[in-house]
Amino acid sequence: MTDKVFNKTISKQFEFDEEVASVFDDMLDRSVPFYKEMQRLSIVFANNFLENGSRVYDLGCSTATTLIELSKNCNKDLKLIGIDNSKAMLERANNKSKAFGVDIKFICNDIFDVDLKDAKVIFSNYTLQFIRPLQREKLVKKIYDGLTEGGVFIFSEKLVSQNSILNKQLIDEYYSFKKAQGYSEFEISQKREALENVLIPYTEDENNKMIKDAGFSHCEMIFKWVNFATFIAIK
Ligand SMILES: Nc1ncnc2c1ncn2[C@@H]1O[C@H](C[S@+](CC[C@H]([NH3+])C(=O)[O-])CC(=O)[O-])[C@@H](O)[C@H]1O
Ligand SMILES: O=C(O)C(=O)Cc1ccccc1
Repeated sequence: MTDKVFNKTISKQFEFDEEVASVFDDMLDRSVPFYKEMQRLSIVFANNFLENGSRVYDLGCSTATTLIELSKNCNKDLKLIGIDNSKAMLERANNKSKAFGVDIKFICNDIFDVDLKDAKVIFSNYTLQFIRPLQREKLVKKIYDGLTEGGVFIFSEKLVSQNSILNKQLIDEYYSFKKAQGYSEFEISQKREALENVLIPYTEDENNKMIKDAGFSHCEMIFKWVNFATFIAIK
């Protein structure tokens, strides 16, 4: 279904509710530059670390696209766990995984309240940005603790630049991308307002510091387009 959520006047903050969930795959495809390529790379790099029996979590799995794609592109026997606190998202995730014949355990809860253990790979694409600073640092420590030695955390984030001139130019280029994807100026500005104080991006340096402070031995950026980036961190 086509995303028309911000085509009408909206006064509330952005939420992953029933309306957003019903158009979410289209929203992500048209709002996250190179979403499919970022996802393909996440899966390629995850595969380098996975073995038969490995446990994989996706934190903020939304409609389970990543775990379903991983399962289609991996011939190992994996334990897949998808976590999201939006019931509406997990309903779609359940239907999609059944339709694709992929066995995924879904947990509808806040990431903070779920036990993460013995994971070879933890994904969290475009989800940390919705977790309040300080809490975010605590969550990354929890992710580190949930990984096995040599396990990896693969995550994607919208970034902010320390340079205010360049930051404005990055945002302008992103809005040009959204326009080219068919979103109107009105939809773009409505969504920007709704995301204010909800999506809080870090700089590249802040992300690297957060990862290092949690104890990870190495962090590498594997993809970047303007202000959108994907990282892999090794425990
Ligand atoms: N505290 C939380 N606990 C659990 N879930 C949460 C929390 N906060 C937000 N979420 C969930 O995180 C997801 C973020 S979307 C991820 C896309 C996906 N990774 C993808 O690659 O397709 C990214 C985006 O919309 O920009 C939503 O489904 C929220 O319900
Ligand atoms: O659409 C935007 O303006 C974004 O910043 C990316 C995004 C994509 C999907 C949900 C929330 C934010």
